Amino acid sequence: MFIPTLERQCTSEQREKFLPLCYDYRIIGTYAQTELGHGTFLRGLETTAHYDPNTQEFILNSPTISSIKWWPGALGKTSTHAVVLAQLYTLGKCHGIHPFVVQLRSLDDHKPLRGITVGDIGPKMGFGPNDNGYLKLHKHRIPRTNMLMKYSQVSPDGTYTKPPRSTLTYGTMTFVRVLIVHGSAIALAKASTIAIRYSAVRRQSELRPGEPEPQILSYPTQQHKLFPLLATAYAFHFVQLAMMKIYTDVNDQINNSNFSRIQELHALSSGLKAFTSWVTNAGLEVCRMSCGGHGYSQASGFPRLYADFTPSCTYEGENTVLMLQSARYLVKCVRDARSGKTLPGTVSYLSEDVSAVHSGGSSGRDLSNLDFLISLYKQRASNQVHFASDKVDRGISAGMDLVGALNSASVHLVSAAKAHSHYFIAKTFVESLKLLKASSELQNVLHQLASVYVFEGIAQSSGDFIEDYILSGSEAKTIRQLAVDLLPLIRVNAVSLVDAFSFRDEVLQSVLGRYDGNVYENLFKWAQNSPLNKTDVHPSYHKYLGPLLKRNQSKL
Ligand SMILES: CCCCCCCC/C=C\CCCCCCCCCCCCCC(=O)SCCNC(=O)CCNC(=O)[C@H](O)C(C)(C)COP(=O)(O)OP(=O)(O)OC[C@H]1O[C@@H](n2cnc3c(N)ncnc32)[C@H](O)[C@@H]1OP(=O)(O)O
Ligand SMILES: Cc1cc2nc3c(=O)[nH]c(=O)nc-3n(C[C@H](O)[C@H](O)[C@H](O)COP(=O)(O)OP(=O)(O)OC[C@H]3O[C@@H](n4cnc5c(N)ncnc54)[C@H](O)[C@@H]3O)c2cc1C
Repeated sequence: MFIPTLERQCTSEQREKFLPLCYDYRIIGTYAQTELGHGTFLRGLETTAHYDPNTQEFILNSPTISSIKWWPGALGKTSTHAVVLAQLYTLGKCHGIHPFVVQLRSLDDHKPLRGITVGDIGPKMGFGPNDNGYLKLHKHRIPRTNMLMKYSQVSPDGTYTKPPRSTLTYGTMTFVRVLIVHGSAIALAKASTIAIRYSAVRRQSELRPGEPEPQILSYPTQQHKLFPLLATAYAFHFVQLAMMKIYTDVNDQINNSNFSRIQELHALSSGLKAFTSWVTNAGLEVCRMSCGGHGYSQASGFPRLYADFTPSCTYEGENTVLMLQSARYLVKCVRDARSGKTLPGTVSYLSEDVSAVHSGGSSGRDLSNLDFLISLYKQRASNQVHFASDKVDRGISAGMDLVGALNSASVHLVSAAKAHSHYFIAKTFVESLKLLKASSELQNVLHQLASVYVFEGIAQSSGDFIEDYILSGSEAKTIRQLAVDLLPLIRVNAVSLVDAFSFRDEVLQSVLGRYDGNVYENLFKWAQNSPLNKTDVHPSYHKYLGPLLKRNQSKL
C-alpha cells in the first residue's frame, strides 16, 4: 500500500524523489493509518501533524494512547518509512486527514529515529511472518515536502490549498479493495483445488456390502458442498477482471480530474470486497471440513489459508462498514432516479420498472434460462434497495435526520448492498462467458458452472425471492433441484476444472492437494518431519511422564 499511495498522491517532484527509492528497495514502507482507537472511523484518527512555518516542517505526534498507530503490516521491524495518515493543522486550523511520508528507521543501522517508537503488536491468528506493528510519534519533525501534495498543498508560509475532493486521500484503499476481490478468487480457487483433488483420492465407506469404497467425490452431498464453491471461484475470477477494468477506467478519469464516477467506484469496490471475502471466508471452512480429519492438519494447507485469508473481511474496510458505504450510495441513486436523473451503468437498473409479476404455481417460465434468472437477481436487488431506501425515507418522515434514518435502516441497507453485489456478480459471470472465445465443449462446461452458481445462489437466498413474489415456492424448489441435477455432470470435469487454475504444489502448500494425488505416503513423510518426532522418547518424558508413571507403578 506504501507504493500505490506514493504513485497516487505524490506531486511529480515527490514521485521523482521517493519512487526510485522504493522500486530499487533502498527503502521499504508501510501504510500507517489505523490506530489503537480507530480503524474504521477515519475522521476520528488522532495522530496530528502541526505545520511550523518557521522551520517549514511538520511536527508529528501521537497525543493519546488510542492514537498509537496499530496494525500496519511490516511496521514493527521491517519498514524504514511509512505513509502516516494524520490530522493536518496549519495556521491554527485543522484540515482533516492527510498523508505524510515519515522515515522511521536509520538507513545505516535500522535503529528507530528520534521521536519514533516502533515495535511488533504480538502474535496474531495468522500472518505469522508479518510484523504488523505499532508506531508512537513524539514531536517528530519532517520536511514540509514530505506531505503528499498532489491533491492538497501547504505552502511555505502555511497556507492550505484544499483538494478537489477530500476523499481522494482514500484512493489507495479503493485500489486494495479491488485487489482483495482478486485475492478472494485466488483463495477460493486454492481451497477448491485442495478439496476436490483430495475428494478424488479419498475413498471412504462401503455403500453396499462387498462393493469397493467409493471416492468421496462421488457422494452427492460432497458434490453439493464443493461444486457451487468451485463455480463461485470461477465467478469471482471473471468479476475481479471486470472490477479491475472499471477501477482502471475510473482511475484514468480521476487522473484527468474527472471525478464523476468516484462514488460509483467506491460503492462497487466496497460491496464486492465485502461480498467476495465473506463468501470466500465461509467457503474455505466448507472445503476444509469436506476433507475430514486430514483437513484439520497443517499438512492440508487449510489452517494457514484460512488464517491468512480471514482478515480480508476486516482489513481494508470492515465488511459491514463497506456494505453500508455501498448501500448509502444506492439510496442516493434511488433518490436520483426518482428525480429523473440518469444513473451510471452499474446502478442503472435502479431506475427501471422491474416490478415482479407473481408467477403463481405453474409459471411456465423457463427456470433454467440464465438470462431470465439474472433478471430475477435484478428484481431482487432492486426490490431490496428500494425497500431499504423507503425505510430511510420513512425514518426521515418520522422526524429522524439522515444519519439517524440510515442507522435505523442499516440492517436492511446491508441486505440491499449484498443483493446488489450478488446481482453484479451473477450478471458478470454469465455475460463474461458469452464473450469468451472457447470451444463448444468448454463453453458447455463453463455454462454448467455458471448455471450451478446462479441456481445455488437463488436456492441459498430463496427467501428473498419468495418474500417479494419474484418466485413462487414451487419455482424456488424447482431451481434448487436444477442445481442438484447438475452436480453429476460437473463431477465429470471437476478435477480438470481445478487443474485449470494451475497452482504449482509449492504455491498450494497442501499434501492433500498435491497434483500427483500421492497423499498418504506424503502425509506420513510430512509427519516424520514434525519437531515432536526428532526423538523417539521426547525429553519431556524424563521430566514429567516418567516420574509420574514410576511413582504410580510403585503403588501397584
Ligand atoms: C495495476 C497493478 C495491479 C497489480 C495487481 C497484482 C496482482 C494481484 C494479484 C493478486 C491479488 C491478491 C492479493 C489481495 C490482497 C491485497 C493485499 C491486502 C493487504 C491489505 C492490508 C490491510 C491494509 C489496511 O487495512 S489499510 C487501512 C484500511 N482502513 C479502511 O479501509 C478504513 C475503512 N473506513 C472507511 O473507509 C471510513 O468508514 C469511511 C471513510 C468510508 C467513512 O468514514 P466517514 O464516516 O468519515 O465518512 P462518510 O461515511 O460520511 O463518508 C464520507 C464520504 O466519503 C465517501 N467515501 C468514503 N470512502 C471513499 C473512498 N474510498 N472513495 C470515494 N469516496 C469515499 C463516502 O461515500 C461519503 O460520500 P458522500 O458523497 O456520501 O458524502
Ligand atoms: C491482518 C491485518 C492487517 C492490517 N493491516 C493494516 C495496514 O497495513 N495499515 C492500516 O492502516 N491498517 C491495517 N489493519 C487495520 C484494519 O484496517 C482495521 O482493523 C479495519 O479497518 C477495521 O477497523 P477496526 O479494527 O477499528 O474495527 P471496528 O471498526 O472497531 O469494527 C468492530 C465492529 O464495529 C462495527 N462498526 C464499526 N463502525 C460501524 C458503523 N459505522 N456502523 C456499523 N457497525 C460499525 C464493525 O462492523 C465491526 O463489527 C490491518 C488489520 C488486520 C487484521
